[in-house]
Amino acid sequence: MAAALPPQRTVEGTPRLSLTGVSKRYGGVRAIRSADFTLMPGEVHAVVGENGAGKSTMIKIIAGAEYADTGTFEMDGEPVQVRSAAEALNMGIATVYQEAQLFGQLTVGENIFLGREKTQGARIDWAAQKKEVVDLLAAFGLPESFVTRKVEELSAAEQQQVSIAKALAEEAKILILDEPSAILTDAEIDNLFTAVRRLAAEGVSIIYITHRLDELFEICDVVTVMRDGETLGTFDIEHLSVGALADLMVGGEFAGSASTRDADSTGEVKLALHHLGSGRRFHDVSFEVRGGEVVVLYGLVGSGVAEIAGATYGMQSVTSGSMELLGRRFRPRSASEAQRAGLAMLPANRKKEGMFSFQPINFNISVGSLHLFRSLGVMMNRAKERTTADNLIKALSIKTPSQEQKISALSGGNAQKVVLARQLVNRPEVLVLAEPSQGVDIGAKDEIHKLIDEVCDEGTAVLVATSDLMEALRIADRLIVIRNGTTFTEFSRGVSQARVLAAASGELSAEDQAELAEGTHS
Ligand SMILES: Nc1ncnc2c1ncn2[C@@H]1O[C@H](COP(=O)(O)OP(=O)(O)OP(=O)(O)O)[C@@H](O)[C@H]1O
Repeated sequence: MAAALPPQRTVEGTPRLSLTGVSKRYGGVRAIRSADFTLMPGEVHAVVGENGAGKSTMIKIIAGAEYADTGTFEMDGEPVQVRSAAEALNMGIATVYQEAQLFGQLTVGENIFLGREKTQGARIDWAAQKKEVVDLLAAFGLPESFVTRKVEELSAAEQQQVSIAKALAEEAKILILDEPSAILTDAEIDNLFTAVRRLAAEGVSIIYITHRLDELFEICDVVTVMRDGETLGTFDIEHLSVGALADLMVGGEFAGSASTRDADSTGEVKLALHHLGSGRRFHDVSFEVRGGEVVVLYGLVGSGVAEIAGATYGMQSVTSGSMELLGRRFRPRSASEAQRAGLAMLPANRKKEGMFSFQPINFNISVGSLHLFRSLGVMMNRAKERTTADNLIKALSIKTPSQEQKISALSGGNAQKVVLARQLVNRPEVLVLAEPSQGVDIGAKDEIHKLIDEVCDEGTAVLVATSDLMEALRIADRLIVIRNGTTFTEFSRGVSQARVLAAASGELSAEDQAELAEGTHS
């Protein structure tokens, strides 16, 4: 049943930005059709929609990275045309994409002032620059020493914070944040929100794209919902709830599912880590994953979670300890070596490690398990490949006109679902997933969680590294908290959010301390 629309928000005064009747085609695909969007000064404005709804396309048009086929564009009441990203920046429109657009070889300070260095006479005024950068970084809780650190040495989360600091230094009037929280954990999200609130109070308008619907209620004033390339409307956040917003996005009633799987802790051990270490990244990490269980590693950014998962699929070097896969010694030096030994994976950096961008979807799904499709010697069984691809496209609701579509033409979330689909073709013995639902919409996230339950029910041992606490709580049979590069504590299904968060930031609740002392910790 179609959800009734809540009242549209009303505007008073001149909008900072207004788009009317904007459309954009990519060949036969109508990415946006007749979209309207009004942004007021000093507001935090969310844009939400399912994967492929047209959010990125609209944002690229505003940021000058794409040119609209039709529509008008006004800034502060004046008609304008934005023909390039540089033009947008000159007009005060700054964009922080998910992948930081910084120069890795330069320091944080140099990146922030690149192209508009502060000078005193003919010289760069390093002291004045440094002071400004230190103040900006402090707003994110980052230390002064960052000013002289090379950007390539920072984590993805820290690089993103530097990108926002750079936008602040450029005195942006409009700041576009494209899924800023996707790579952040809760403590860093708090810092992000503080910075966003400060900017909004200074009159900067913020466009905030996210799939984490719950966070909108903390940080946004209004939300524009997109569906199938159209803007459904802009609503005051106070008239909505997460459920109502999800219904608006999907155009019906969204029913999330809770896990009904019984944890099976009696299966055989399929993956074991013994005192594993990797230089200063992590040390003394020991745990086992049995067939039929989902073990989740959760920790704040910098805790070592991503690196530990990376070591299991050969993307992170191991300097001490050992691993066993299916009872055999296991020390992969590359992802392909890990795969040959029987481990399927969804790596964290999917753009670099996971996709064959210029190949069609069906190739990207079948490439991991070509042997399944070889019916006669080296011949591919195309019919089987097509059926498998069709089934997975349906199961994961991948939005695409056909399975021949190149993966580079899909929206970010849909491309990610293709990479996941590849791992599920050949029910693996051990599956390692890094941030499995990052960037996908709420419906697809639910599908992905159900698929994890399913593969697990069939006896697969699943290891998940995630920074999304709700995801961790939803899927984990055992939840291992990683802190300062090592296992801090472990919880079983049903643990509260507060206990896990406290553990991740280095505290144990009185209840947990008592249980640990008695050796009954669960
Ligand atoms: N370069 C391109 N070539 C062909 N089609 C494209 C291209 N870029 C986007 N599209 C299509 O336009 C539609 C809208 O994509 P867009 O990336 O704007 O969605 P989105 O709402 O940002 O999705 P997500 O949440 O997955 O990032 C999708 O169907 C997508 O496949």
